[in-house]
Amino acid sequence: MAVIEVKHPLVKHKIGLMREADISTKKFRELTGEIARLLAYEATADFPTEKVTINCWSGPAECDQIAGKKVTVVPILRAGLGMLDGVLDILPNAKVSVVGLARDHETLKPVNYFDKFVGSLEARTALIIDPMLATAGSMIATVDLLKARGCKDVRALVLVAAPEGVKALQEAHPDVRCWTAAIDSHLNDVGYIIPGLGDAGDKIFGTT
Ligand SMILES: O=P(O)(O)OC[C@H]1O[C@H](OP(=O)(O)OP(=O)(O)O)[C@H](O)[C@@H]1O
Ligand SMILES: O=c1cc[nH]c(=O)[nH]1
Ligand SMILES: [Mg+2]
Repeated sequence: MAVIEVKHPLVKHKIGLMREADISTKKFRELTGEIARLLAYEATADFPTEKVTINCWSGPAECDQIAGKKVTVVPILRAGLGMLDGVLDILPNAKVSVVGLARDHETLKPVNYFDKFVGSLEARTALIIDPMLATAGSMIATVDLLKARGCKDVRALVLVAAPEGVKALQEAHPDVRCWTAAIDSHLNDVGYIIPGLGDAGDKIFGTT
């Protein structure tokens, strides 16, 4: 299954709180960060470890350490920035690549206005972050950019996914795994997820 709905009670509780219509910018941001952290925890569960000897207070001890995994976190501007601090909390050595995409309100197609990638993408796991997977146009375009630069291990974290976006991402990139806090009902006729969160970028940045 390329899109994995995380069923952990903490994730379910927090995504429910985010749906409150009158939620403040502060609360929306806080919950975005908290869920991002939990999704990153799930998405890194298969990272390989190796035994290393640590000089412990009681003498040498065999400990598990992440084995040479290089990561780039890839926020999709703007809304993906809201998840960045949460992910970096648990992956503090990750490098950050940035992709700027905005959906054209008429066509719903993503327009690329910025990108800046770190080096050695062929050796890195990419963790794309964006709160919303609606049509999946923005996510598919970002995966295309990463793969074109040699990235072979691409993963994604989103807060809410629409079934239409799940299907489109699976068809375009069946090798990409995407962790989501919820798979919602459908897209409305202007491409918003129902019930969804509304406009995640506006809620994180306080714009209207
Ligand atoms: O799956 P899609 O149909 O591509 O839609 C999802 C995209 O739309 C939103 O960004 P938006 O274009 O509103 O930009 P913003 O983050 O600057 O608000 C959201 O953050 C995703 O990037
Ligand atoms: O529901 C949606 C769809 C796209 N972008 C959002 O911010 N929300
Ligand atoms: Mg927006």
